[in-house]
Amino acid sequence: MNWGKSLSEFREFNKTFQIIHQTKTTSDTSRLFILDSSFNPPHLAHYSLVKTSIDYEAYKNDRNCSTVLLLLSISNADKADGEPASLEQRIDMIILLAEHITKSLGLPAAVALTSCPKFADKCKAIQNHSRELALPKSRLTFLVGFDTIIRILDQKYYTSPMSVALRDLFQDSDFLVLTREDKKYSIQYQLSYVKQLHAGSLKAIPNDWASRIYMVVNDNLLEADISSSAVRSDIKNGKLHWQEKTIPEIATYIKEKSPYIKL
Ligand SMILES: Nc1ncnc2c1ncn2[C@@H]1O[C@H](COP(=O)(O)OP(=O)(O)OP(=O)(O)O)[C@@H](O)[C@H]1O
Ligand SMILES: NC(=O)c1ccc[n+]([C@@H]2O[C@H](COP(=O)(O)O)[C@@H](O)[C@H]2O)c1
Repeated sequence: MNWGKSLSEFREFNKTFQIIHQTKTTSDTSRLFILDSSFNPPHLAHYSLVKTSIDYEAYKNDRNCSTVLLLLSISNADKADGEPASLEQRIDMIILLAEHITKSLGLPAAVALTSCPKFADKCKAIQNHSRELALPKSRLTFLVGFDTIIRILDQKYYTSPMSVALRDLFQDSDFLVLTREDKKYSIQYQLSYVKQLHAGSLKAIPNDWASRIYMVVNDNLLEADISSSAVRSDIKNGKLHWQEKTIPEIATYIKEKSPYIKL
């Protein structure tokens, strides 16, 4: 499908959120699992965030009424987005991930665009479109890696105090956080950060926010170490093992369309 027209309309009308694909429609969602990313490309750790969340104890009662939302963020809070693949190709790949999620995990999956870089605004934008997602009774769960939760909870992104800037976000949603290999933060640091969070020792973060942040350690070292930039770099450098870092449908797409050029 040619996504150029949808993307130019999205930009021209200054939209903040738009659903562009649903694997199957649903009339009753009690929990929406949201994975926000630039999906450049989607990879196994993205899939793992979804799988971890639906198996997670706190969400078990919602298992049969959950929907996954794959949210393509077309602007980023930290970086300009000049790198391939094109947004059109990324949408193709996200749809392959959505179909894979529905096939393997049985949940409906929707794909949407957002122009909001920050999670507080993404949350509002989604709620404003709750009818299209059959959301009236649902709660929102954002699926993020450790590097993302730590930035959501960083005052530098906000002009008002965090207690104000993030109040609605934490009132309406919770967070499933997966550890990841990170040059800056050791797994030990990630665990101790969340421990301090739950003990109430991080001053700027109220206890009821902390109680909405669930952390899962990813024991799968291959997944914990994956990033989209590493996949792109492996492809450019001719390292074949990039194929093990994404789902087979996306590996086939990348081989056929060469969005990252050297194969
Ligand atoms: N290996 C991973 N383990 C846990 N979470 C991850 C992993 N890779 C990505 N995520 C999380 O998935 C979400 C979307 O990730 P994003 O696509 O920005 O990450 P990325 O793979 O690091 O991309 P890039 O390398 O292009 O910066 C973020 O919340 C990020 O923390
Ligand atoms: N304070 C925030 O809400 C905040 C901070 C940093 C990144 N983000 C967002 O997190 C997502 C992932 O960002 P990266 O691709 O930089 O890991 C993007 O949508 C980005 O805009 C949000």
